[in-house]
Amino acid sequence: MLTEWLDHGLEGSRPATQEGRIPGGRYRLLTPGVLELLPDATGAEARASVLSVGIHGNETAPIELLGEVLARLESGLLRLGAPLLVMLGNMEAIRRGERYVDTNLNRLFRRDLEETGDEADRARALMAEVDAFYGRHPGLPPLHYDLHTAIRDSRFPRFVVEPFGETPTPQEQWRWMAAADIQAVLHQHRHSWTFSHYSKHYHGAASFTLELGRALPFGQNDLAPLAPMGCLLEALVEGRAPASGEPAGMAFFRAEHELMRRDPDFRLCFPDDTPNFTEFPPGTRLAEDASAGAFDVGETPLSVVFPNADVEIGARAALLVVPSPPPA
Ligand SMILES: O=C(O)CCC(=O)N[C@@H](CCC(=O)O)C(=O)O
Ligand SMILES: [Zn+2]
Repeated sequence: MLTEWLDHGLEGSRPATQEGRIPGGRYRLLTPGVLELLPDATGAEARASVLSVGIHGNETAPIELLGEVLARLESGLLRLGAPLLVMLGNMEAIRRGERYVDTNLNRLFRRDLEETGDEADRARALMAEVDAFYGRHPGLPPLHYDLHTAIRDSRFPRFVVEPFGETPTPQEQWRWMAAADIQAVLHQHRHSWTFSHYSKHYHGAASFTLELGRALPFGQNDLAPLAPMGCLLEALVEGRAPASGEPAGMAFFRAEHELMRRDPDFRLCFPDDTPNFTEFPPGTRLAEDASAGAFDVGETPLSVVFPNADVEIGARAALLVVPSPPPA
């Protein structure tokens, strides 16, 4: 049934059964593409975990990875030991194999959202489900992993974005990420209104955007490098302590500047296939924008992450980052 839920979500059809039993607990379909799993008993290390995939429709590896974890649960190889909210993000974009339909869903997660349209409606529905889920499980630490893949190659193929926020990230998260073979951590320097930011900002959740390799169509993903991440997800499902690794093995960065596209006449001054975390020396011209002018690297070298000249006007065209010390 759980894996059928994924198929139904992707097909846009409603499954015949909306709730039922799974090993260690039960499931119920809350709204299209959103499933709650409720354990009979919570494990000693249980978190109230939100696992979201497909916020961008062309990012398929996380959908396949989560599908495998749910299949292992359903077949009895895993036993549910923690409440989980499993969410398919932009279902129409997933069906089309596109990043988004009208606008980037992952910029719409704010309670004062005024935008209209399908993506804004989906953001409101997902926010409401997250609010209700954390409200139903107040005794457990809230956690949210929003799983993505990146458009470009990366010097660090698997990395996480730590959203900006008041709540410090629990140290254990760095140990879990290291064991899950995450290679780099990027700390955001300001509010970003992404889905992971939503759970941290409004609920104090331990929350990340996880970039798990490069975006490819369904069936073309190599899930082998994601096996350690699969183990972390399985520990969350079972409510037990995930494996612990050495955070010093990861590279830490903080965002220094967001390069925004202000004008239709905008270009990035480096090749399209430049990998994430490529560093540019002082004086390098990075962008030219007919309204905002040129952007040159100042005295400190800057590395570029998520470069995309093709974003909507007013949207982020790249994050510019610098190395930072590991969190104390
Ligand atoms: O590879 C890219 O250019 C985009 C990959 C992606 O979708 N990244 C997320 C990051 C969200 C965050 O900053 O936490 C996004 O742009 O929404
Ligand atoms: Zn994405």
